[in-house]
Amino acid sequence: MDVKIGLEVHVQLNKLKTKLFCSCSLDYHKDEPNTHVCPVCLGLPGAMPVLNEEAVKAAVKVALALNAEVQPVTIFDRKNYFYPDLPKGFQISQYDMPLAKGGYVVIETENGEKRIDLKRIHMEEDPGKLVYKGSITTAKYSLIDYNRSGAPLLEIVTEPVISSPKEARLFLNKLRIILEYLDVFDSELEGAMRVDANISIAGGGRVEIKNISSFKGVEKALTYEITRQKNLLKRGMKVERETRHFDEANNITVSLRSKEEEQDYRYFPEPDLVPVYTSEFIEIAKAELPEMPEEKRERLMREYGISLEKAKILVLDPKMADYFEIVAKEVDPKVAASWIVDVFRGELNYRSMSFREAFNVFKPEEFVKLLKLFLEEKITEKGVVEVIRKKLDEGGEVEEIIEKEKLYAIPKSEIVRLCKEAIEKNPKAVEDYKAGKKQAANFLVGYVMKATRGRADPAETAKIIREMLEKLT
Ligand SMILES: Nc1ncnc2c1ncn2[C@@H]1O[C@H](COP(=O)(O)OP(=O)(O)OP(=O)(O)O)[C@@H](O)[C@H]1O
Ligand SMILES: [Mg+2]
Ligand SMILES: [Mg+2]
Repeated sequence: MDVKIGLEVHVQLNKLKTKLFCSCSLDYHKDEPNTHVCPVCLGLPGAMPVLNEEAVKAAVKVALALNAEVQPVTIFDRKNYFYPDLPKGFQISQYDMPLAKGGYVVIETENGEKRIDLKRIHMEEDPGKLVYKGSITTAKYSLIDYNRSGAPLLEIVTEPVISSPKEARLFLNKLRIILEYLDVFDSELEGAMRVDANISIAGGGRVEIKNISSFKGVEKALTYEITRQKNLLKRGMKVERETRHFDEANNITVSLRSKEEEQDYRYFPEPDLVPVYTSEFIEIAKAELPEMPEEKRERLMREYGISLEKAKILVLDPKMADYFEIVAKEVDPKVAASWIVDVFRGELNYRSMSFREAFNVFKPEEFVKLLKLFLEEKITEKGVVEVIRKKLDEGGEVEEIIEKEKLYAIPKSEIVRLCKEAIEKNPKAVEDYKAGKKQAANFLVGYVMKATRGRADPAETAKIIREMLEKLT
């Protein structure tokens, strides 16, 4: 059955200093509720909004990075509705003259690349936050925190071209990466991205699941909806257009209200703000636009000769790519890429650490030192992994850890000597080998490993042993 999904993604431009229409600080996440408020963001009568131009600049950057057409003139409208998180009784948003139209994001699905088209991108103010003791459906009352009220939001609206919950998640992941590249957004802050997910099946009514705060949540809510709607259709019932809520704890969606129609909002232009002419903002934003993931991917491959596969992973996180570039300037880039992508990334992940933190806990300069020791064969592959783990868990300097944990590789001459010793002391194993029992060589490798307490490179040792044995036969 034909599944259509369209997302409305609310992105908080949370790296800005102040709110969208007043000078209250956006740095409220660690503070008490209702401490970052003023007459403007509390919607007191007579208070006048003043547009934060930094927010426009950031919004234009996002629009450009998403390949959208920034409109020459954009205006703010009042979207009227009553809800306790909105003390003015209207939200300053945009309606028929949004900041940007069109645009797209390319995602990578199992069946290759897919382009997710965007409808529009507009600016609006965030409402306050309702806090429920327990859950939205069972709480006896709700609390309101207006610290968030008036925070600059972007609403990025896709066309209904997403065809599965998984695709929705891939889209959101890609969008998050792009936003982080632009440095206007920190995805780790509470409420950074909230999604309304719209879904219809086989031409049925559009169901909108409001305000989902995690990507996993979006995927789960949509999966649940597909099952629910298909069951209705099977029973010959109609799917009504409505707004639903995703209950994270129980992984189900529940009906909130029948969907309001556009006319219910009585949109009209905000009389307290003037139209915004965007040409200057576009110029500034273009000059400040950083290298985006696809460009970076191409450049890393060109400049460092690394594979597409590695480059694709490196650009998933601009901090990881930065880390790589510092290391790759000092050691063989291919070696750097494979250690950073295949090992270091996994070890960080396992400890829920990001590359941003890696810059503090395991400086790229130290990583260079470690890889140089590896390339000089002073430490084995196993030793490198050991150093990474110790350093992430307990800290310390690379060389200190190697000394302390006795991770210095045994010199080749020493291994050769021990291999000879293994052969001399184990005539039985040698006989077995000569008689065709090739696995007897493993016993001799084991001898060397034991003698070096595991510090010899097993593959290298096995090679030497086999060569020696072949000469004897
Ligand atoms: N038949 C459909 N099935 C699934 N999604 C749809 C369908 N038609 C439209 N959509 C999606 O629904 C979303 C509509 O968002 P939009 O912001 O334009 O309007 P809205 O939801 O009515 O308004 P509001 O911002 O007040 O929630 C878009 O992402 C669009 O792609
Ligand atoms: Mg919308
Ligand atoms: Mg909507």
